[in-house]
Amino acid sequence: MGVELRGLTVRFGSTTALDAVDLTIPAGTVCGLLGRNGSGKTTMLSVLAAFRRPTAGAVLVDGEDPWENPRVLQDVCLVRESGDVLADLPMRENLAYVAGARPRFDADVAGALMDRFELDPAKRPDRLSRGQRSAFGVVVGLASRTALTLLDEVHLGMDAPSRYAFYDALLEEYVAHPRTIVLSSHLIDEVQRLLETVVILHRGGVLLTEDAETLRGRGVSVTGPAEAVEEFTAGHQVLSRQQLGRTVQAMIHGEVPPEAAARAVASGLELGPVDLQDLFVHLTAEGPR
Ligand SMILES: Nc1ncnc2c1ncn2[C@@H]1O[C@H](COP(=O)(O)OP(=O)(O)OP(=O)(O)O)[C@@H](O)[C@H]1O
Repeated sequence: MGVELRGLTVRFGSTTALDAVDLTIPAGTVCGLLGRNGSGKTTMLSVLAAFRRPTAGAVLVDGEDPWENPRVLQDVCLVRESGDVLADLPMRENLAYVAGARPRFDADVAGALMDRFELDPAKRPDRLSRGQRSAFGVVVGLASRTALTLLDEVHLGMDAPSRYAFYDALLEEYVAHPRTIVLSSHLIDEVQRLLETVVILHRGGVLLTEDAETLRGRGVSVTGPAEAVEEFTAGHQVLSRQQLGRTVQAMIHGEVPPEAAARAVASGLELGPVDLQDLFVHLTAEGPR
């Protein structure tokens, strides 16, 4: 299921959370929805899942308005960090409920993920730790196998090993059963390897939408002896710089002509793609709202 937003506006009283947003998310992609606090990510995902009606504009999921649309909504799953499950029912019953609502739900996948995250199906979500509740949200989101899966900061409470298990599970599931997955996250360093397309929201608008490879091509990382790196980066906009002993790694914004890149490599410097997090900080840096 692809997504198309045309002039999407959502207001909360005097606050405009989304301001005339036009956006296309193609079907069958893992899309990273990035943005600073309050940029409108949760609002956008809530509208896509028909949890909320827009103030103005059009939302099309698989070509149709999702609002009160059973055909579309049975194949759309939004999981938020809060879990979106029945907190006072054992997880086993929660999964049975989800299975009844989601035609593509896969009980074997759910069972395997429950084991992977060491979740006891007899336990109720309101008796779990924060990270375990997040992990259960991941189980519901991935095992539902919906054509549009919206994961809103779902991994925020999970510890590092659980988050990496989540990333692996997401990729395995996506490869086995391609679908459209929109993942909102502040952990850009960690999730960047999963993303095929990136949407950056900023102050209620789309700052950019690009495929991840093109975005990484908007800058270069250069690593090597301090003096050589300083010489190479002179005249470029440096996004970040880290030094370990005499070795420096710097991220620069902008393209490097092929001849300059070849000279740098010949002189012993290592060039690579820019770090998405540094680029994000640079593109959205205007101070707090
Ligand atoms: N129910 C609400 N009532 C009033 N204002 C709201 C409501 N929900 C969101 N907002 C406002 O809308 C804007 C966008 O909020 P939203 O939750 O979509 O941002 P976000 O990008 O998900 O942020 P974060 O990264 O902090 O979770 C913010 O200014 C927020 O204060």
